[in-house]
Amino acid sequence: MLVLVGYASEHGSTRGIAERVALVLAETGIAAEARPVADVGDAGVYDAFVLGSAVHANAWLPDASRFVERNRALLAERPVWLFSVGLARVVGGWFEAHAPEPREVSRWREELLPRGHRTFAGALLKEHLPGAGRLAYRMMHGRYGDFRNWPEIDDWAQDVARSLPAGIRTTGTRTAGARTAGPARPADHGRRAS
Ligand SMILES: Cc1cc2nc3c(=O)[nH]c(=O)nc-3n(C[C@H](O)[C@H](O)[C@H](O)COP(=O)(O)O)c2cc1C
Repeated sequence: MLVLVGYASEHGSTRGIAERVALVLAETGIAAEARPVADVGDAGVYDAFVLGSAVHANAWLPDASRFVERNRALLAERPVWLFSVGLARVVGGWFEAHAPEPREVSRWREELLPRGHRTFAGALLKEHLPGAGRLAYRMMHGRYGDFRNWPEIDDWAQDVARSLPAGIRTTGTRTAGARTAGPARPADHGRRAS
């Protein structure tokens, strides 16, 4: 029994969250594997899915959207959780109010009936944005830094672990520990909010 924590990440912050979720699942005795969705061949080998993506222009990255669309029939039959990683919560104001959820997530909520969807605050460095993007971000009073909230991520992962059907749990951590490479606790990934 195996859980995929699949992700699409352009600059690494979503990858860090996925690895942390997989680590928390492993700590509770669940075999979990954090992998870029673009590297997943046969999704049918997984019994449950935690899928996440960085948000760009209020949408999931194409790799992640493609994975969901390609495996839609399978995902509709198995337990699925979704997470999005963006900065709307950090920017706040108009931006947060008008971009509450990536577009496709709203659709998948109805089609796949995921057990949950959580938006986590991510990370952004100035060099990640093109010139025009920096200007727009400054006008929104956006801040640069790493805003990932590890206790919130851990709590959510523990909720997922508790909600997984009993058959997906392994006994002990034998398989899970070997499969999962994730950030150790406490993980702050070295960058500070600015
Ligand atoms: C070009 C670009 C566009 C972005 N657009 C959005 C957006 O529409 N909404 C949002 O909440 N965050 C947006 N962000 C912030 C990213 O989602 C955030 O930095 C995230 O942590 C990036 O994940 P990654 O490090 O895994 O690539 C954008 C970032 C970039 C670089």
